[in-house]
Amino acid sequence: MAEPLLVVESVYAGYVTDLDILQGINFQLFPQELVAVIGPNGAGKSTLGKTIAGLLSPRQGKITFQGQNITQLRPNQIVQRGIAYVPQIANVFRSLTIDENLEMGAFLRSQNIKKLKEKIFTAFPKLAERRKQRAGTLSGGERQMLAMGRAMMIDPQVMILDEPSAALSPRLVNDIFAKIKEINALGTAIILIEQNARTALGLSDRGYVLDTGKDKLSGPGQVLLNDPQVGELYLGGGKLS
Ligand SMILES: Nc1ncnc2c1ncn2[C@@H]1O[C@H](COP(=O)(O)OP(=O)(O)OP(=O)(O)O)[C@@H](O)[C@H]1O
Repeated sequence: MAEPLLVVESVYAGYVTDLDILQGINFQLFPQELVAVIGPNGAGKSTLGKTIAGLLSPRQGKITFQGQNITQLRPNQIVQRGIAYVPQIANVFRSLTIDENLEMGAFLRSQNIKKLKEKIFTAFPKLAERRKQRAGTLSGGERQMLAMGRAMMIDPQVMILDEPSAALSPRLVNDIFAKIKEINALGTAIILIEQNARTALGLSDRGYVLDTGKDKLSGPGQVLLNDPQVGELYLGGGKLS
């Protein structure tokens, strides 16, 4: 089996002194994998994403990317290494056009901007049609696509998507998930943080179920879907599918 791209080992992290939200969490991501992170409200899913992205500093434990210790790197250094984080809210510059938003995403690159932009417009034709339109005028689904497109401007090895389906209509949720699959198929490894547990596990290679800041369960998406323990954590018993 290939070496993991990203390894989170026994990480503790939190927002306020003496309160650990992540409590010794372990997580691995292999090259080109699509991994879902699911779990009840407040389990620490977003906190895991933010900690990998460097927005929170681990108090204990280690994070390794491509064999190098990135535990104490700043967010900009982590982006530079090739890990892009797409937050759940406020993930685009509303007063800038689509074109400008994409160019801001490429601030760490001086070349290939045009090529990357074309690649993103091929993936998201709706954005291409409206490239001169301000992001604030886009629908929720379009804004989510723009946020993903902007993250793609650094040509990342890993994309962390924090609840991309939040607040979208069911039809748009399907569109977003289809795009996530496409981006993953082009070679980007993806960490998909989701409330929408069934769908996320259904399209992922593997999944992690978080509970009170720990990796309670992990395994292939389909195996977790059929695991009665997973159903128990969410639905008070029974299978997820
Ligand atoms: N900026 C913050 N400051 C203080 N506490 C926070 C902050 N952000 C999150 N928390 C707390 O950390 C805990 C975990 O939150 P987190 O957002 O990681 O959970 P989650 O699993 O993503 O939940 P949800 O599915 O509801 O988004 C919660 O108790 C939350 O109140």
